[in-house]
Amino acid sequence: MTTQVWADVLRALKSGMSANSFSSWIEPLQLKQLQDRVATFEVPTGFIGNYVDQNFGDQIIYQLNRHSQDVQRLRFDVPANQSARPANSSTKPKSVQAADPNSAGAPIDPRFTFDTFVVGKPNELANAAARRVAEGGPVTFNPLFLYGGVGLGKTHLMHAIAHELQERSPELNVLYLSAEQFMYRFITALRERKMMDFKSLFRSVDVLMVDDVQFLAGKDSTQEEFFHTFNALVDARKQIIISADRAPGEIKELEDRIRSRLQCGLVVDLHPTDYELRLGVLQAKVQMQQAQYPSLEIASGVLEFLAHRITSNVRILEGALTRLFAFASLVGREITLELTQDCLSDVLKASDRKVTVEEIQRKVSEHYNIRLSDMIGPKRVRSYARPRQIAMYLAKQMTSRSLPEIGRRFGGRDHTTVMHGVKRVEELMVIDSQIADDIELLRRALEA
Ligand SMILES: Nc1ncnc2c1ncn2[C@@H]1O[C@H](COP(=O)(O)OP(=O)(O)OP(=O)(O)O)[C@@H](O)[C@H]1O
Repeated sequence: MTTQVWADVLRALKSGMSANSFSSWIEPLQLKQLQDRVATFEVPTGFIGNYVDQNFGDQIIYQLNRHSQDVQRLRFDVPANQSARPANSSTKPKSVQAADPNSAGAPIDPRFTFDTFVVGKPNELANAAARRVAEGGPVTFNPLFLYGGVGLGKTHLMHAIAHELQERSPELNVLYLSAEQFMYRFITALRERKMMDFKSLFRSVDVLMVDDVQFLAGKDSTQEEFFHTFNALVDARKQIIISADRAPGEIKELEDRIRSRLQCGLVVDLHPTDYELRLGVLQAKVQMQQAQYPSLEIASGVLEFLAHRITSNVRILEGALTRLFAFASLVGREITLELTQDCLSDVLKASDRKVTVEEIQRKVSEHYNIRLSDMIGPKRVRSYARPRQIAMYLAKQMTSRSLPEIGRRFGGRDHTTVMHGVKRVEELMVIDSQIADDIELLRRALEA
């Protein structure tokens, strides 16, 4: 396999996992050989090998096969002299590079500052809380718990806090790492009988930031250690900042005492982006891209189009723009709407919001205040039949399901029943403005 193919596989893997997972687990892998359908990697420790195999093995095999490499199994070898390597060996994941708290965590991305963070309604509270913590001074809320969906800027804000704190008070020990790295360090300390070092390292920080804390779910002993670290720091009035993809109360398999600890500071969420924020982000990122490609012109309307169409998250939006600029510079053309649609057709397609029949049934039954079971069930009274027909109509309009498939989801009804329902709603919409309004309302709610 060529280096190029492996680089492509790495790129594909990177796009499917968090940046932290990629840098902690995938980057340390060195592909050594591909033989008899077995891909052999060299890894710094057996632990990394096992962990990668269990957690990312399927993804790696899948991507290798997608890139035309016939691989069925992975093997992880630790070089014979590796176990004697010092802890700051450069092939180890970033999280274990040194014992000094300032360099013990993951690196801080220089691009993630408050200056480059675009603020809008969905993230203004999170931004304000992060800025407050970054000012330093007496700890007012502990921990600051930031949560929100993938790619909405949690890591960006944490890094921005770290930058700001380091600028204002360079003497502070600020430690940023992912929950996964915390676990990795903890297990390594246990195995190497260095728990005292571990404890003293984590208790010597002034500000501890742990990203993606939902990763601790179900990891009992790591949770236990995290709890002790947390308490020791709070008692010493040190600031803790945590991020997760959901609210503390929604993280399953987390001990209650940890959950309640996480909730006792300030919990703020980053809401999904709205159109204005997406447009703002795009405008800011265009300026950065134009610094790299000064001769590239972007036609008016393109950014608005992207902000409308790519609603998933900022990371995807950012990636789309980078790709657009790279493509336009390659073909030496202005970025027009047409070129955008051409170059980003896959992203645009993937971003089309997919509504399911079940979501439609739920929304419609809520709207008409009937039980879901009555919507699907056999009763034919008008108060159930009409919402049922409306749900069928929306399912036909908003999903790619066929009439028989829709019928099956409505309690095993025949496709002719669905067809009749859809027709009836079409007729009613013309003569009954209330029904037309209801449908428009439901459609918008489902698209949101
Ligand atoms: N409001 C924003 N302004 C500018 N850039 C942003 C904003 N929100 C997110 N980004 C950018 O989007 C990308 C993804 O953000 P980030 O890694 O912080 O997301 P996250 O919420 O931590 O996601 P994950 O759950 O995957 O870790 C980063 O490049 C970040 O700079």
